[in-house]
Amino acid sequence: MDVPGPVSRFIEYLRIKTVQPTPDYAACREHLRGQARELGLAFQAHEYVAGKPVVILTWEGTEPALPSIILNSHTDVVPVFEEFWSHPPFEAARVPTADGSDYQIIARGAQDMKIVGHCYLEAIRAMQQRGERVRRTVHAVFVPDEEIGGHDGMALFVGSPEFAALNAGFALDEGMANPGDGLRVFYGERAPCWVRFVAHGQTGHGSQFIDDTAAEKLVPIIDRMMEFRREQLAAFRTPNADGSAKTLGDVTTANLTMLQSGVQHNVVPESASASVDIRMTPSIDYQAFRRWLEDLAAEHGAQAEMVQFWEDNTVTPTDASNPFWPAFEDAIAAQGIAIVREIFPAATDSRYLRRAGIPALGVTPLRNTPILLHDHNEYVLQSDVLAGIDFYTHVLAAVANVPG
Ligand SMILES: CSCC[C@H](NC(C)=O)C(=O)O
Ligand SMILES: [Zn+2]
Ligand SMILES: [Zn+2]
Repeated sequence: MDVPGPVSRFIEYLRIKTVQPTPDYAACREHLRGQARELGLAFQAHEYVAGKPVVILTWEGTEPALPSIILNSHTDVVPVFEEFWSHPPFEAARVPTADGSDYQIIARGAQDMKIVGHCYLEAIRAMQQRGERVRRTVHAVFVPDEEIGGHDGMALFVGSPEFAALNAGFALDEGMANPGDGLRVFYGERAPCWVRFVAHGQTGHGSQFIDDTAAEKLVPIIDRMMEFRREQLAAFRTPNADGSAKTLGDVTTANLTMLQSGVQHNVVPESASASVDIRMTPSIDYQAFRRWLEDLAAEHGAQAEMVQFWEDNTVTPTDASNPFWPAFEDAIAAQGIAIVREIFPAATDSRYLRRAGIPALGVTPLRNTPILLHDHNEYVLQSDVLAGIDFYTHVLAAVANVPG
């Protein structure tokens, strides 16, 4: 059977090896340039760090003075453990499902998040083919390096004159697949607090009772962090007042991810450190939490170094105070899809947009789908690609037609 055009273009995009730590951004930029040419969209590529292009494809609206719609996606993908894949992760194999009714498209980036960026462009294509226009100008923005924090990508782009020139009013970005039936819509995200507790102490022979060692200072800090983790886990397992289950976004998680110390088995180490990946739920006071960590360290004669600390807890309103929300919500409801509103558990580039004052929603139109981002054998169904294109035509017709 012939491969439908939108699917073969998706496969083409997936085959570009934009894999960290050495993404082929040049090939990706050229692929997008080709798409812009086919669709008659204006094309821009800006490098805020050499070799890391931010690419913008612009579909002008009938009322271009209105604040625009940003359709954001990142072009990079995370590394693979190729030996665990059933098919080469950058071949984007199209494999019939067991019952023969569909195809799996198996590739790194299939879910995270090339399907989203691709569907944006195909939705514009489908609308153009039907002769449709929208009021607001739509910018499909393709950014580098989201997977490593966005510091050389979205972080710099939002502060640039080119971003200001987009006159952005509302943005869509990535979400996550849902194994259940609803569409997960992320209106905020937890803030990363990557803290490294460092302790220094007396050294000496490992056979002695040495006073004031680095380990003695660090261990009670780790104990307290583990206790905090248990408290938050208990909160996570406690249903909300309305009986609904909590999601990760509702609590603060803490995981001990690195421990470093020691030079030799019989030498008491001079220093010891523990790195904790903490994700703060937006409802807590971030600065008070930071002080608590610093006080905890000081109480035990150690220091708390903030490797990353995101200080902004802006969430996007999901009520009529945000004029794009009712349009978005109605467009989803009209497709017979239920919305599940959530705080994203990890960090995406949406945090830069929200901090810059742009309301942003994180959506990946994959329902009844296993969550395979960053996993082996990441795939999407061909039917999900086609449905995703249709989904964005409805969403665009709504949000890009919100009157001024
Ligand atoms: C703080 S930069 C790291 C960004 C990364 N984002 C995702 C989506 O995995 C994370 O949350 O760990
Ligand atoms: Zn992603
Ligand atoms: Zn990712």
